[in-house]
Amino acid sequence: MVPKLKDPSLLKQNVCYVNGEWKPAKSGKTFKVNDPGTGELVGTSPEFNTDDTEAAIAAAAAALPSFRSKTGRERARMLRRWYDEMTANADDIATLITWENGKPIADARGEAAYAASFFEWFSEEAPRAYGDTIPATVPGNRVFTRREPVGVCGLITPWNFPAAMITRKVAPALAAGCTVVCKAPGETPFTALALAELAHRAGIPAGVVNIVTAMENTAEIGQLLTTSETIRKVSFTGSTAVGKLLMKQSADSLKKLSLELGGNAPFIVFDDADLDAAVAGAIASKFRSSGQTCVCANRIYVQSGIYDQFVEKFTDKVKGFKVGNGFDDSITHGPLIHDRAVSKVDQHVRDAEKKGGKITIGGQTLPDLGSNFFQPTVIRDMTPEMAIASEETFGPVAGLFPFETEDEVVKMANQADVGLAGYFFSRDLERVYRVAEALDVGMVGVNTGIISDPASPFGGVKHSGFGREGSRYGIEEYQVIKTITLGGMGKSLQA
Ligand SMILES: NC(=O)c1ccc[n+]([C@@H]2O[C@H](COP(=O)([O-])OP(=O)(O)OC[C@H]3O[C@@H](n4cnc5c(N)ncnc54)[C@H](O)[C@@H]3O)[C@@H](O)[C@H]2O)c1
Ligand SMILES: O=CCCC(=O)O
Repeated sequence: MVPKLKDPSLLKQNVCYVNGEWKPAKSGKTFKVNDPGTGELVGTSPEFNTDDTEAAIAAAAAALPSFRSKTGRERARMLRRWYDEMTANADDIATLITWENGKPIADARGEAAYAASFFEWFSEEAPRAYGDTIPATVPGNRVFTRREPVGVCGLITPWNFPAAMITRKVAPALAAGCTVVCKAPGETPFTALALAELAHRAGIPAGVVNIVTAMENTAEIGQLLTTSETIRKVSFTGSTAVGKLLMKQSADSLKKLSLELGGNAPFIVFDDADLDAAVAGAIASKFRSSGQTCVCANRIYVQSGIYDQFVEKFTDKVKGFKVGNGFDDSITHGPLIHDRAVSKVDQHVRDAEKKGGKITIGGQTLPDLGSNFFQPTVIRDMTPEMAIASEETFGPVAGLFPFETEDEVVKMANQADVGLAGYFFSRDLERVYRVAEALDVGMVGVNTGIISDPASPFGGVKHSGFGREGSRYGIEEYQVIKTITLGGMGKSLQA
């Protein structure tokens, strides 16, 4: 099935966006992008190599002096125009997201709005890059600071939010006055390239935003972005393993880094919770994008007094899901991104089953729908020895672990080497403070399963990385503080 775009010129095949122009790979090589729902070809995109990417870096470097010297207000207006373009073309952006990522079209519409919201948010932050006036210790000195753009940035993003993971990086970078080279994910390049077309229409100057694509050459482009002396900052969203590699590669050029890496979110339901709200929150957190978000609940801990009731209500909700092609309006959940994702999910389910977990619903692939589908699955009687207890599944499997006490569950929650999001449901105010403060994660959702908001700082601790995106802190990742000390000041006025 070939979905229709209202504006077909948003589908850019075989060209990347470099220095304000559409360019093929110099080698002429392309790679195929397939619809994860049907397996059919969506299109082909350029296989950029280091040579092609060097040209994008050079364009970003050439554009930097003039772009950084614009006022914050001027950059704000550009971001606002990009926001307006995205809003006007939101249906097409959503279509591209569903086509290449597979998520249900309603979710894709949600993502298009979420992605655009970062342009709106950072258009409002751009004019407010305040420095400080600092009372000096040295007599006669006057000290103040400026927030300056860090320089050319290399951005590397994943396929699970083909639009939002890009805008959450590009918007603060531009607001700060940086120029960027963004390596779009090989699985979902077309949404990224459509965003570039909208940047062009919004009048973002040539060279400020460059979008390159690659599949096979991904690692060599990563190596270039992290070792180039022209690039002063790298921001990456993806797995912890790749984040660590990029950090090692960045060491020699001492880059500023932001790493938004994997999660393994605990979701705790205490006996005193509003049970129906907790079930709804866990469903929303666990099954968003079929479990393929870094903040999805991965380990659901339920206190013993309400465990059986929770399992029953939770399983009942999952019974209401309908899995299928993302363009079918009646479905609630789409495919996984590729067959490797399906086999990881399958391994986690089989491992839990072998170690005594009981499947209350699902548990199997859905070959009749295609090779990338897995049934939304619930497993009860989970134990800490099972793989799901320590590894992110990144798929539609809810493992329900029973627990007895607050101390015990907080210890289990904090045992993970990662710490991105954590959630819990409770109506006891003292416990709310105690547990929120005790969880070793970057973000805590209390009595809610959804925490994503352009106004909220997004990021992790431990092996989930560092840096914060969105919020008033997001722009700081793309700024450096310059201190200016004026000597010989403060002489008194002559009479
Ligand atoms: N913390 C967050 O905000 C966040 C958001 C989304 C996904 N994630 C994490 O990402 C993972 C899922 O995505 P994935 O499996 O595709 O991750 P991944 O790390 O394999 O890939 C992510 C991106 O990095 C690129 N990449 C891979 N190897 C690279 C290399 N050597 N050099 C440069 N780029 C490289 C990929 O092409 C892709 O675009 C999960 O662990 C998930 O938790 C984290
Ligand atoms: O998967 C990572 C990002 C998810 C989000 O921003 O809510």
